[in-house]
Amino acid sequence: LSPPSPVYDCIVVGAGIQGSCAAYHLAKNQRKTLLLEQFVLPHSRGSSHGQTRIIRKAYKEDFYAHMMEESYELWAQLEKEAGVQLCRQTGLLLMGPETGKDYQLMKDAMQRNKLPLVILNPEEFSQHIPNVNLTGGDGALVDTTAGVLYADRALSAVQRLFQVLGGVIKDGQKVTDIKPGPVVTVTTAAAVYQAKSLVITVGTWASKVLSPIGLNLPLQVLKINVCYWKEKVAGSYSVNRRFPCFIQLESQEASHDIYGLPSNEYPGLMKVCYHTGSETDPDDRDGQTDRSDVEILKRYVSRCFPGLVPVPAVVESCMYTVTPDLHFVLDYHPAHRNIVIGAGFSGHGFKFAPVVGKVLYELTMGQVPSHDLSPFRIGRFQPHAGSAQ
Ligand SMILES: Cc1cc2nc3c(=O)[nH]c(=O)nc-3n(C[C@H](O)[C@H](O)[C@H](O)COP(=O)(O)OP(=O)(O)OC[C@H]3O[C@@H](n4cnc5c(N)ncnc54)[C@H](O)[C@@H]3O)c2cc1C
Ligand SMILES: O=C(O)[C@@H]1CCCCN1
Repeated sequence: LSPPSPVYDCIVVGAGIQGSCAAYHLAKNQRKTLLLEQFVLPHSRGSSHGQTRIIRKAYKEDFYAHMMEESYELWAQLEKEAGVQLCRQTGLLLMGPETGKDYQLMKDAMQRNKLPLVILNPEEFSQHIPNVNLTGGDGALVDTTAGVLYADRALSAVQRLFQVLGGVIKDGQKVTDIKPGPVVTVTTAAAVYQAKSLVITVGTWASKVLSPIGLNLPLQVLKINVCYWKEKVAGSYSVNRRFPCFIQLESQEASHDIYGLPSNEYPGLMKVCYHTGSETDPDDRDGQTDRSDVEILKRYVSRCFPGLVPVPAVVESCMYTVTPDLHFVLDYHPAHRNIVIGAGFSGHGFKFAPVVGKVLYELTMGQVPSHDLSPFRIGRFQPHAGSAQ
């Protein structure tokens, strides 16, 4: 007979970047924590895989800019603890119609929050960034604090630190049943576990995990085609030359943003993607074969990035979990205060993970969270449900 499993202080379900960071904060605060993951780690079937993500403070909402102040500090601390470089400063080039709403809101917010930014007029732009064509009527500014986050490296570093702090990871164990109660019971094919509190950070699987425990959130799962484009002259858009990340707002070609990161993980290939995709079931991601976004990107790349071959050389897959307002879900389960949810990161959550992990930890402890979580409440979708504060 195997010995009974201990009652953990907390079980975290889902070992993507959000769950791993929550588990790290729990272990750092002496909580006996189990992190459960359905796949064998590392894997590329969710939202946290791949080499790179953008980190930036440029946001039109002040609450994100404020969270990023702390997030930068926590990333630096993680770098120190893990002894690996996780961020590389390149700057973020923001382009968009000068009179457009989004460009103005972003610029205003950066000025209001006194973030270091450089505004480039068209002459300065072609002088400093000769291999990008700025669209007539577009403004351009650079968030100089921004850069590249090494995503895969960050995920494994956080998981390693969690284990060093005494945390337990069990991968290849899909959670198939959750029984709420003062002690929560969690079942996988391999075992039954118990904990005083539960954190659910299951990415695109959120609806599948939450609806059996009575919570239906308006989440949409999108498959993103992650496209890499060959440099005509190798290295011309390279991170080594400090070519910046970029976001293009309201381009002629697209109804959603287009964004890119300098060539880095595949030398000679720059990542340029469309900030939306087609709806999919996370368990059948590869069954979604729509490539209409790639056609949009081809037209944009050929017009604005003349130094790239306008046909993607590599296409990989990733998924977004999108909320109606594109803001995250960070809250208690409305009926069970010892179940805490982190979901709906809407394609921009990686850079916040250390802060998200911290506030999810604070919620499990019943502490007042160190950031205002009102934009992230479940009650915004369900006006009569309870909420975090
Ligand atoms: C193409 C792309 C580009 C992006 N660019 C940026 C960017 O530039 N900057 C930025 O900040 N963010 C960016 N993001 C967003 C960011 O990557 C995500 O917000 C973040 O990775 C979400 O992490 P997560 O932990 O919520 O989800 P996931 O990484 O998917 O983790 C959830 C985990 O839960 C596991 N799981 C699910 N169900 C179960 C179950 N029943 N039992 C056990 N385990 C389960 C899954 O297998 C998975 O490992 C991008 C995302 C994509 C796809
Ligand atoms: O989170 C980010 O910074 C990027 C912006 C562009 C779209 C993908 N996510």
